[in-house]
Amino acid sequence: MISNKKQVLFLGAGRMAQAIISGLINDSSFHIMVTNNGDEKRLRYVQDTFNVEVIESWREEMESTDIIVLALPPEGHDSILKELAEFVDQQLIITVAAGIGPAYLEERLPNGTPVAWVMPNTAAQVGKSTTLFANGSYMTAEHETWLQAMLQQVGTYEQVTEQQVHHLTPITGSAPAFVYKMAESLIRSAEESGITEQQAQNLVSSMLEGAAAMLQTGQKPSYLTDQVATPGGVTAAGLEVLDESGLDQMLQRAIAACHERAKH
Ligand SMILES: NC(=O)C1=CN([C@@H]2O[C@H](COP(=O)(O)OP(=O)(O)OC[C@H]3O[C@@H](n4cnc5c(N)ncnc54)[C@H](O)[C@@H]3O)[C@@H](O)[C@H]2O)C=CC1
Ligand SMILES: O=C(O)[C@@H]1CCC=N1
Repeated sequence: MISNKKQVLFLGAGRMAQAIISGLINDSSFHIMVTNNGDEKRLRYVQDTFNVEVIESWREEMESTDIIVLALPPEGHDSILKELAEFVDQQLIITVAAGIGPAYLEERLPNGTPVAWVMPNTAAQVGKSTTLFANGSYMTAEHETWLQAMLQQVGTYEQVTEQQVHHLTPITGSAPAFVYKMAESLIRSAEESGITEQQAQNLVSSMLEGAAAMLQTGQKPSYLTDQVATPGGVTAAGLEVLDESGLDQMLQRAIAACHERAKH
């Protein structure tokens, strides 16, 4: 029986592949296949967790594949694209790798291959990724429809330019880790009050949710900061320490370090 489902093949079965698959399985118009470079234990885990098809050799599946998602490290792209170039025949090639834009893909694939660069974050796991994407030159309206149907399953998404995905990767892709670092410190401090680790984590995540909701009203962060800091009050004392310690400069340096690492 011929299936009308779009056949999506993931090359790479790690954290990002799993985060995307966890959303994608909710759309029955996709059939999901997964493989990697030999980590069978992980493939079995993905198969058992998400009930997707694990395949041994992607080359044999190419003919029936509509969409390929490269969810492997940026360093692995060069060699995999070399191989893919021999087999690819109008499949939509998507990468989620930092620093690997449409220009990089198009340079290494046959002329006319539809490609897209997608930059999600791990909140895809809970359908809350803030995903940016940039299309290559050969995407048709149909490819656009497939891509957006996929992205819809993992959160919100926005099309930007290739250059903007480069620039914004540390902000939407990496910065969740910066926030988790801050959360870790706040949770540790909260636990010193005698509450449990779970209570502390609940308090901190609820506080972050409230702060995010305030930002979403459109009020400026500097205004919101002022609203919290009663003149001469306790928050002001804490903010002075953060300013003296150079929090702003530290974050800008962290972002610059991400950009540097993303260069290939
Ligand atoms: N973890 C994150 O928050 C985000 C990751 N990304 C991108 O996702 C990609 C994967 O990152 P993670 O999932 O975090 O890494 P990971 O280490 O968890 O997973 C990498 C996967 O790629 C597989 N792999 C490596 N070389 C391969 C090859 N030649 N052929 C097939 N499979 C191969 C590994 O076996 C593993 O399954 C990276 O390019 C990263 O830039 C993008 C946005 C966010
Ligand atoms: O750390 C990384 O390289 C990936 C890209 C953005 C988030 N995680």
